[in-house]
Amino acid sequence: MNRGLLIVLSGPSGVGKGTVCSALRGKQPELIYSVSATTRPPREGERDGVNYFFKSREQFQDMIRNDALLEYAEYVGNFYGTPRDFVEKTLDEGKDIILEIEVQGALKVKEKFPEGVFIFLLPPSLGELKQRIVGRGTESQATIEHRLSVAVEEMNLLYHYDYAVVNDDVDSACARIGAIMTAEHCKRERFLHELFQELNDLTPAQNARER
Ligand SMILES: Nc1ncnc2c1ncn2[C@@H]1O[C@H](COP(=O)(O)OP(=O)(O)OP(=O)(O)O)[C@@H](O)[C@H]1O
Ligand SMILES: Nc1nc2c(ncn2[C@@H]2O[C@H](COP(=O)(O)O)[C@@H](O)[C@H]2O)c(=O)[nH]1
Repeated sequence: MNRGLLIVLSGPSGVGKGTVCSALRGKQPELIYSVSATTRPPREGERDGVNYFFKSREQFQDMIRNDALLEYAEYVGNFYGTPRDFVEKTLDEGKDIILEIEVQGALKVKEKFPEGVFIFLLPPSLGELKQRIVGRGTESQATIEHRLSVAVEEMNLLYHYDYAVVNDDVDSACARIGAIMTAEHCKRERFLHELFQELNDLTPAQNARER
């Protein structure tokens, strides 16, 4: 059995990671979502264990001490982290898992899982990015400004990623991510590795005879 794909979807605040991720899961119900832990208080409608595991700072520090997080980062005054065991277990079961996380955390995942698929979601423009954060209406003016300034720094790290996908339209962005996943699955087909191994094992003389 092939190991599942570890897909990391990252990008600046408000670009639409959450929106695209949930649309993608709607189209690909077999895709597993990694629920993060955070010290951020829940927004209206958010549920513990569904959107996030909501933790106190002490509980989050315990998770760090117990090495329970694959990565974590402090982002605009709160901590966010990816529970490690769930990711490992899902990959071992041969299932694909998607992490929707900010850029510092994504780079830490890349150190541990260079074979992951790292996708950076881009806004069609900076003006549209601002519109989206403001339009969501979940943050104070100060937090919006902070998130926007971090967004510009985050976009400078785009070159660490395998793919850039523009979120101009949610369905189009999902289709592009779906195409990336299909291509990555094709590259990792076990039989291809076995075939390459067999070809490598043939000596030049054997190669000549086979021809
Ligand atoms: N393609 C799109 N066109 C127009 N609006 C969009 C598009 N994608 C997302 N949005 C809107 O932009 C806002 C921000 O989206 P979302 O919350 O998914 O962003 P995010 O990247 O997950 O943000 P954060 O990192 O802050 O959690 C939402 O109001 C969402 O409805
Ligand atoms: N490094 C990590 N970043 C994460 C994780 N889970 C979510 N996030 C990112 O944090 C910001 C803010 O999220 P919000 O829900 O407060 O708007 C956003 O970029 C998320 O993608 C995580 O486990 N690790």
